[in-house]
Amino acid sequence: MSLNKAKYTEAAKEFESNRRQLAAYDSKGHCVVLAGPGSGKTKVLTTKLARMLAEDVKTPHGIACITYSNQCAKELKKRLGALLVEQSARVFIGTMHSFCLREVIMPYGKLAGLPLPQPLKVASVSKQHSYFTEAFSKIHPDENPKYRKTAFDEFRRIVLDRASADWINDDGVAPVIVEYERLMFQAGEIDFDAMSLYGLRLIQENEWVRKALKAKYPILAIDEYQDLGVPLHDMVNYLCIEGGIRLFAVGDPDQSIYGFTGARPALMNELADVEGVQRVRLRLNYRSGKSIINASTAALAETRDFEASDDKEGVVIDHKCIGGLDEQISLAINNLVPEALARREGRRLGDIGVLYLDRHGGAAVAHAANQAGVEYVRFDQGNPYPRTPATGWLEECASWCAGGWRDGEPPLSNLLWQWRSFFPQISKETEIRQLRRGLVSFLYSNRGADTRLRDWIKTFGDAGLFTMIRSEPTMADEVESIRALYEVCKDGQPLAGYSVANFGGQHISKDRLNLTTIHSSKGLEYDVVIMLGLEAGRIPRYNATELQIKESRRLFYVAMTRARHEVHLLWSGWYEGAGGRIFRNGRSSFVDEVMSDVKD
Ligand SMILES: Nc1ncnc2c1ncn2[C@@H]1O[C@H](COP(=O)(O)OP(=O)(O)OP(=O)(O)O)[C@@H](O)[C@H]1O
Repeated sequence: MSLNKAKYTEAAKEFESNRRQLAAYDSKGHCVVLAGPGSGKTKVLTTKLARMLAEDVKTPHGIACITYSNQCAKELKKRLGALLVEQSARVFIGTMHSFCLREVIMPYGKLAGLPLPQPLKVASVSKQHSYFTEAFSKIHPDENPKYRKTAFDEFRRIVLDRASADWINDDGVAPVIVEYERLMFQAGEIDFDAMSLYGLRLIQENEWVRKALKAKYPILAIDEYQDLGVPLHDMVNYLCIEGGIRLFAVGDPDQSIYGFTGARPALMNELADVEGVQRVRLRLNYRSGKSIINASTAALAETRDFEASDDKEGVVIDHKCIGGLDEQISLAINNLVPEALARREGRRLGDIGVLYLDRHGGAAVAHAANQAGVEYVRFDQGNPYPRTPATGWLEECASWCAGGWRDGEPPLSNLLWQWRSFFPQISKETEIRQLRRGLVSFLYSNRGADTRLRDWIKTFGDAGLFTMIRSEPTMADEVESIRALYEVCKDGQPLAGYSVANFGGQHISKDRLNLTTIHSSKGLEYDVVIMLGLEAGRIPRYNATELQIKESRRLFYVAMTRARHEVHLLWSGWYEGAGGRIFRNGRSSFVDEVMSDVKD
């Protein structure tokens, strides 16, 4: 038996005590796994992927696995790495955008006559904002574009048929979208949403594209299906339900928290109801204690039949802090964290997550952690540098240089594969060899944990590697993220004192407290979850619609269900709004509901 087969067979042994997990693992055709938090969706997906790659798909064919975000893709790669599945041309793991760009638009767009600029350049986030502002101001000169970007994005992601009445009758956003795309394409660029839309269009309109994709990837796997929205759902219909590519999808409609990006929780149930699709529902929660499962379901305000897989009880406690958010943060950092560490032997900072509503909350928590000398890793947009595939990959390179090279963690082959995947337009063997040589030489010559991060990144540039990234038109956003990283390493900036080891530690965070917005905590798990800022008016938001309240419930639910043993809910009954105005609406009604369940 190969080493890799031994690994996934070993991992699958745990499914023997759960017939539903086993059914998904043994499935032969389309399979959709709908399941609650901690039920082993990711475990089933990764183990099944390893098995399908070894048993069902022969080289050179492979499997494409699409997930919601770069962070989710990174987690999947990590878990597949543990099953000895190396990254290679046979495995695509990435977001919907990168699948559409790299696997559909770039190889087939020109052949299919798609009216896109060549070579294709990806518009950076700042460019996208400036095209939007210019387009909006042209169509609606008397309105402020600032508050309309969300509606613009949502409409563009949901109304895909531009011949439909919804599109034709809309004179608010639709003309702005047309103008925005004109400006962007005129500059020779494409953005993330256009990647999905054009990828879908190519698949929809060309049978030969569907056939070519099926030949390369006879299996399509999807993680976090509930968050992926209408374009992906349509794509799955064309490729799998109609086109015959085998589907393996996992997700949880109760964890759908990206309605503002066009996600629709009902789509997943719709998919599972399609004839010929095997629907598997997992009921056991392997993560959380009983009271956490029950209390989190109370926040959802729906009946669910999830059960704990063992006897652990778990605790849910609320803490009133009359002094506002600052007092909550102080209680969390100076009391709850050290007490949680002391309560269980072997517990480390990385086992605790502090969750807040937005990046402003994150900035305040990070400040308090700095003052208390607590090391942390931040997962939200407020991180000092953008978390993109390139900066994540640099963290892994740093981890390798700081000592990982000794025991192959992370494996050099994965670093090389990721590096190679940054250059989809390079296909000549000599150029690929040059790419690999450049990286290997940089990594080997820069082994050492104590080098200053700033110097290490400078050497990366001096070795010509940054120039290579800059020369790749699809990497414009990544170029910005690496520049931003370099900026924050300068004197007086947040990472000025960082060494290669510190930076590499962002990739493995066992001894750092996890700071994250609730949104970014998706898919993660901690022993202890500390939730801050749970005030009425903030969660759910003041004046929220019925749909928004439902999504806020799911957000609260996602946060609570990250915990294995303890959930701490912190509130003050008041909060400071924009412009320093104080709102005294009491604590979030979700805390009331949860705590009344705990007391019952
Ligand atoms: N059959 C099993 N036996 C023992 N442990 C299991 C089993 N299945 C899953 N687990 C463990 O349960 C935990 C949760 O699994 P996993 O992260 O795959 O769940 P999930 O459904 O993806 O969670 P979420 O949707 O909340 O992110 C993991 O620690 C995993 O190893």
